[in-house]
Amino acid sequence: MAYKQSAQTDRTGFERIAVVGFGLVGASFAAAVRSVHPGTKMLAVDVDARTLQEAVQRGWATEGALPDDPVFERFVREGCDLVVLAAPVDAVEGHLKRLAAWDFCGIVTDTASTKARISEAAARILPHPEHFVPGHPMAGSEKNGIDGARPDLFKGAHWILCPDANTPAEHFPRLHELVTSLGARVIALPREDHDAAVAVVSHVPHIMASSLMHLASRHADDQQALMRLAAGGFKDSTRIAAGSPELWCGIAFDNREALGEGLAEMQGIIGSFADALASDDRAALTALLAEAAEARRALPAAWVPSTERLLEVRIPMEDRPGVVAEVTTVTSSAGCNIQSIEIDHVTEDSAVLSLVLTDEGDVGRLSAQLINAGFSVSFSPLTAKEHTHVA
Ligand SMILES: NC(=O)c1ccc[n+]([C@@H]2O[C@H](COP(=O)([O-])OP(=O)(O)OC[C@H]3O[C@@H](n4cnc5c(N)ncnc54)[C@H](O)[C@@H]3O)[C@@H](O)[C@H]2O)c1
Ligand SMILES: O=C(O)C(=O)CC1(C(=O)O)C=CC(O)C=C1
Repeated sequence: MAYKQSAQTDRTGFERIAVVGFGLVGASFAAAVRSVHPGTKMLAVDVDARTLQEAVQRGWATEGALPDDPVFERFVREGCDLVVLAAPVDAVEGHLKRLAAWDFCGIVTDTASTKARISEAAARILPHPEHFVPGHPMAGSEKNGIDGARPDLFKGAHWILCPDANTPAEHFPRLHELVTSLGARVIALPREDHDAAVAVVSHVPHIMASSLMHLASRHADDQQALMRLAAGGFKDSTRIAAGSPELWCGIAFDNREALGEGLAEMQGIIGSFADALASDDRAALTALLAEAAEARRALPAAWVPSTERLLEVRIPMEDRPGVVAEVTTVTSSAGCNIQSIEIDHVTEDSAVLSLVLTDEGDVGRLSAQLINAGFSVSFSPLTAKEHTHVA
């Protein structure tokens, strides 16, 4: 049974972490880990020597290594328990090959903005592909490199994790604990659903921001003062257009299908606005604007539960693989937020998956879906005080 291999691990996290690609995301992650868990040995791996120097000087890494430096191989072979691949999407495959050559048996995760190609590459290359749990923090900035990094980048952000049926049961709880300790909230998503979802909320918006800059830049050629007229609305809508063109080109091509579909849909939506204007249809234009305004106003500035009430969900783990992935993805799809997750080992052969949920989402739907999927579930209210794991 998958969950039997879970020797009682140190739930405070990982002792030796290698972060490969020490730029905005990798360095921010390392900085956050070192600030919350200062004892963590952190190896920074990057192609840029200045970045490595800076990483150690700032105390965000305990050591730095270029990818070909034997220090990297030694660190991985000598008890590294987590490798985080945070390089640009096109650079990740080479590092998977390195890890495979070194027969790395610890957990591997990543931060890439797309998941299909990287998951396929990990399945093809790694000798233990089940130890790869794809990840994607939904936070970032238009800045690049270690100079844009900050330890609080992930506070309040969502962090996608994509376990699947082969993921060993303890991997998700361990990564969940680490990521939530940095102030992020985990969303479990099937890796095959990831790229289409983020195309809509991240990749299409990036191209739209870029397109807005093109529109304004074209007109600014004739009207010198135009950019000085750009106020909050324009700036809010275009900040991300300043991001690295190389990074975004890699992301766009990696997700070309879903991005292409999203852009085609966007053209249709813009067309509806243009049609309403052309046909002098004020009611249609108002309706389009009203629908968007209602949806935007419902988007919270920060996702916080409305009360401090917590709900404990206990699910006996049957001898069936993939229970953790199945339960956590159903929970996230019902809009519920898992504050903590543990596997309680009742006997040598039996365990109970225990989730603590915050007061969010559709618990009725969650309960029905879990019962339909054949789980026997018990729910019990909990106060924050009773829940000792709350940070
Ligand atoms: N920028 C964002 O807002 C954002 C947000 C979430 C996830 N991501 C994803 O995280 C990853 C990193 O993005 P970023 O914004 O930190 O980029 P970045 O450009 O800030 O950092 C990338 C770092 O990787 C290094 N690098 C390049 N090639 C390398 C190689 N072969 N081996 C090791 N290091 C290498 C670079 O020197 C740089 O320090 C990407 O996959 C990106 O899609 C980005
Ligand atoms: O710049 C920001 O504020 C971001 O959140 C960056 C952002 C996004 O816009 O969706 C960019 C790429 C990702 O993979 C995740 C987050």
